[in-house]
Amino acid sequence: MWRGLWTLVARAARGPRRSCTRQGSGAPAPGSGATIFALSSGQGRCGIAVIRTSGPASGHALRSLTAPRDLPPARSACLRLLSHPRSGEPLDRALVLWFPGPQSFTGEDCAEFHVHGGPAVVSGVLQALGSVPGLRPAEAGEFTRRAFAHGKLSLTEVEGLADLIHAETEAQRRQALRQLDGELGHLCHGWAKTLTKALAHVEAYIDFGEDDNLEEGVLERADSQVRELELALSAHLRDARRGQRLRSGAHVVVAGPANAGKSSLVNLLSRKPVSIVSPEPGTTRDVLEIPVDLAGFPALLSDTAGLREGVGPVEQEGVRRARERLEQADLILAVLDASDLASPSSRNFLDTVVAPAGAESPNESSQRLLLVLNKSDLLPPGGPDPSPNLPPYLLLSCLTGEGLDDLLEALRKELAEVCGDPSTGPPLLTRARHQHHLQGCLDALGHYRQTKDLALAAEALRLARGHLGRITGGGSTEEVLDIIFRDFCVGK
Ligand SMILES: Nc1nc2c(ncn2[C@@H]2O[C@H](COP(=O)(O)OP(=O)(O)OP(=O)(O)O)[C@@H](O)[C@H]2O)c(=O)[nH]1
Ligand SMILES: [K+]
Ligand SMILES: [Mg+2]
Repeated sequence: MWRGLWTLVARAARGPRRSCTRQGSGAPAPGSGATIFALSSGQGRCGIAVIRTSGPASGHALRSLTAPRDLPPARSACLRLLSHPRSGEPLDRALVLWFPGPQSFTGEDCAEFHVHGGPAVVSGVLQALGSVPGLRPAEAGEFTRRAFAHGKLSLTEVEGLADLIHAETEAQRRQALRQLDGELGHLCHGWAKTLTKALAHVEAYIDFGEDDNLEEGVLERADSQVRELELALSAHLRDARRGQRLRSGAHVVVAGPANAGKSSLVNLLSRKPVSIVSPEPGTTRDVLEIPVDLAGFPALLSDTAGLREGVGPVEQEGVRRARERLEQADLILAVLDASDLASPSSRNFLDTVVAPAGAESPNESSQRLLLVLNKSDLLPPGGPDPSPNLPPYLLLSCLTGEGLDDLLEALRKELAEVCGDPSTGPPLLTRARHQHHLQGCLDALGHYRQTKDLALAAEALRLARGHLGRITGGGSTEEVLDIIFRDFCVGK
């Protein structure tokens, strides 16, 4: 409703029928004078709710609700009675904070009201703020957008903030915090600085090339700087898929012969009875997907039909889907019944799925696989039958839970490889946007190397630098900003 209302206001502000379609998110360019307000904590009954405002009328709003008191000292919490500016009706006894710009989250004058979290209090205070002249409800992401426009956050930091709000696993939180701290941005700034230096050398050569005063080897130095940068960018691009997996979850596919206990394992890992478990082989026929937190990493866990031949058409389709899903997996959890390793279905699975994955050298692109021998509770004390060509495995009993800790530890290691480890590795590229501009930069550097014309070479360097700048937000178009800020909720 607010969004719709504001679109009308924005359209009116732009003048009559400049466009019939909605332009961007409708959020006005900061500095347009409006003061915005919104509930910034979650919806619903809670102990304390935080309502905030940003814009030039924030001080006036704070005074209107706390009259006859003056503004509290900057950045310290004060207890105040809030009342409606028109009717004078008391609304709540609340902590209020005053953040005069530019030392505030958005860079503008901001006020915060920490009120009791009952729905009637919250709606009463919001209504009171709406009655103050110059105030209007905020659009989704508008606070953050103003912070970006006032140079308080770079675009990668904005993305980090969005990811932090949405982070569901530990690894996601760590990654988001690092990005919010500006690590990726600093890296890009460093690279852009290198390019500026190289560009200065090329331009100096263009201007003074014939001049004897120019020191020797200026162009060679620019070339080697570019070469080094190309290597660094390529290394980061090779890593690019990892950051995106960390944001959206790695694809972990549970596969194996019928009745090995695949669904039992999916239920155990997701701590929910999502899949039907039964002694009847062929119970699972479709691919079942569930998002889970696996050892601190986000994963999309897929249960699949048992791989076997000679079954009816429905199960056959299930087996086809299972194989298709296996091909897309970032990590395969291969499950076998430990007490049934010699059966034809087990042997076949080992030969056709497990062996090929193990045979490939473990490089970036090869599929990773963990072999789990389930139903260890059925084994005699000596363990599984010594089998000549059994690859490394983990023993597990879904029934007793024995071996689960070891499996989780192995999963953590594998997923840190698949997603990148946000506690140690280099800053990750978490969005396709980052990858796109890094590739654009690399392509431009390729042109630099190929051209013999110095003017074109300088232009290629400028283009490359432009791509790096756009990662952190320089010269971003409205459309790009709209897509990024759409991730936020109202009040952020
Ligand atoms: N003893 C023992 N039985 C298990 C264990 N894990 C699963 N089972 C049993 O094995 C049978 C098959 O389990 P499911 O989880 O349905 O196996 P599945 O691989 O999903 O089977 P399909 O979907 O039919 O391919 C069930 O009766 C489970 O209770 C285990 O660790 N120990
Ligand atoms: K079954
Ligand atoms: Mg099953």
